[in-house]
Amino acid sequence: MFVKICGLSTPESVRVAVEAGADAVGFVLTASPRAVSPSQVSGMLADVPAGVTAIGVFRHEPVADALAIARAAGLEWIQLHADLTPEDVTTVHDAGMKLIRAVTMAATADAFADWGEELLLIDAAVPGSGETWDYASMVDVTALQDRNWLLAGGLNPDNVSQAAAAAGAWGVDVSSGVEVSRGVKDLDKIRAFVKAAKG
Ligand SMILES: O=C(O)c1ccccc1NCC(=O)[C@H](O)[C@H](O)COP(=O)(O)O
Repeated sequence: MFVKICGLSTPESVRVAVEAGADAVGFVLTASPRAVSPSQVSGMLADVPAGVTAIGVFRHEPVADALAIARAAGLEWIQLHADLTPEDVTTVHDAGMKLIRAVTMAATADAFADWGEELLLIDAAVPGSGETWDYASMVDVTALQDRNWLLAGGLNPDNVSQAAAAAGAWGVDVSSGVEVSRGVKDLDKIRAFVKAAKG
């Protein structure tokens, strides 16, 4: 089970996520209580070893702006929560970056198709909101069969194992479910989440 811990904003939380066994860490570079600056991300990358993927998260920014901000932060991966087209995937790749394309669980069947992104992420209606949804509704989506995709939205240490199994997900992504309060990570919950997801 691939595990991404998102919305990290302190070196200590990055270290704990890495030590716990997270496969990816996410930094929110768009308007959010979890927002960090490109220079803060650059500093935190010192705690991200090779083999752990560091990802810049964006919402409605134009793709070119997201790429420029991510590059300034020293990142090679971006996660875009926006209405994208297959051409946007090409734009990201032409810039030498890798892409997590985020869609909501209510997306059309076409949006679930493989557009050539490195990973698809299927999230609640509002990203980073902590809202749960009907994860099992994904298990019969034909476009997701035999694909590497991430489940997100309302996951926490107590529900992640069952949710991932119900959805048939290859990996999971969490932010709210490992926080004390919005934007403040709970280090023990990060450890518990990774353990439960990988257990
Ligand atoms: O975290 C944010 O505030 C945020 C804002 C804008 C776009 C994306 C954002 N976060 C994305 C994530 O943290 C994860 O991909 C996922 O949505 C986490 O959901 P949850 O565990 O329900 O917080």
